[in-house]
Amino acid sequence: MTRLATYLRVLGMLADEGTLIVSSEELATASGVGSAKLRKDLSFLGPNGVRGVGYDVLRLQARIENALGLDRGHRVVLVGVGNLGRALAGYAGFDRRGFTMAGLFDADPARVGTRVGNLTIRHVDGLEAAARELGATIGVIATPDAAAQGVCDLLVRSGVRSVLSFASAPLAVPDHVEVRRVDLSVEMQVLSFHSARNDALAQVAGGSHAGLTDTRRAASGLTAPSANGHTASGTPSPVASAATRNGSVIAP
Ligand SMILES: NC(=O)c1ccc[n+]([C@@H]2O[C@H](COP(=O)([O-])OP(=O)(O)OC[C@H]3O[C@@H](n4cnc5c(N)ncnc54)[C@H](O)[C@@H]3O)[C@@H](O)[C@H]2O)c1
Repeated sequence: MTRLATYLRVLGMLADEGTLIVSSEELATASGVGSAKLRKDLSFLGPNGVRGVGYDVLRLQARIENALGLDRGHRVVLVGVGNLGRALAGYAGFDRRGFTMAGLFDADPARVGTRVGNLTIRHVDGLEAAARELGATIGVIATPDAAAQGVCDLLVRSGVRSVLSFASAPLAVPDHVEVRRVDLSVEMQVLSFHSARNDALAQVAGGSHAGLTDTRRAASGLTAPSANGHTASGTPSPVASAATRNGSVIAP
């Protein structure tokens, strides 16, 4: 699913540029995966491309949106409109990808009644009723840890079945509710690990610059990784993992 979301992002950029047809190699390279894996992923969506021609950008975009349930559109309520919440609430990109920011909630009387974009922040006391009324399908939690479980309970009681939390505290939810936690520090730790590993590999390779060049090329998405993750010389390739290149930001 994460890879499908990545393909969708790339297809969106291609569509914006007016590209009508894309080859599996081009799409795979721009998405940071091997073309065989991309073709296999897309084969699960049914027949898509035309051999020797490529994929119709708009049609594939619609197929993936349908598979990810994005064609139905989602209404999002966000709770905790502080530093992070305000940035998320003001981001126009969600709308373009089918997520409408429908309601903002906070507990701080100084914030309640103020506006972010075209939405007025409401008091969290009204969250349960308002989320139901707004037809919210996704709840985003950007409160301090201590408040996260209480906010999550309110969202669940309002009928929200998908919760995205930026708080680091684990959340208890009923089985029918899906929770994803985002932790950017985990991503930075993964980057740190790969950076240390690539330095070590460069040293093993005798301090040659080849490894660094490969790393930069891989990071820029210009080269798909080899099938076995090794360089032509047989040493492990100093490229980031697929999860890193694909921009996973989900905490375990
Ligand atoms: N996961 C990440 O990568 C990441 C990155 C940055 C911040 N965070 C986390 O995101 C959260 C928000 O960070 P921030 O810097 O925006 O904090 P902040 O203090 O600026 O904002 C928190 C907001 O939550 C509100 N709030 C507190 N209790 C509430 C409640 N019960 N109901 C509704 N609103 C309530 C506060 O009034 C405030 O407006 C924190 O938990 C922080 O640790 C996570």
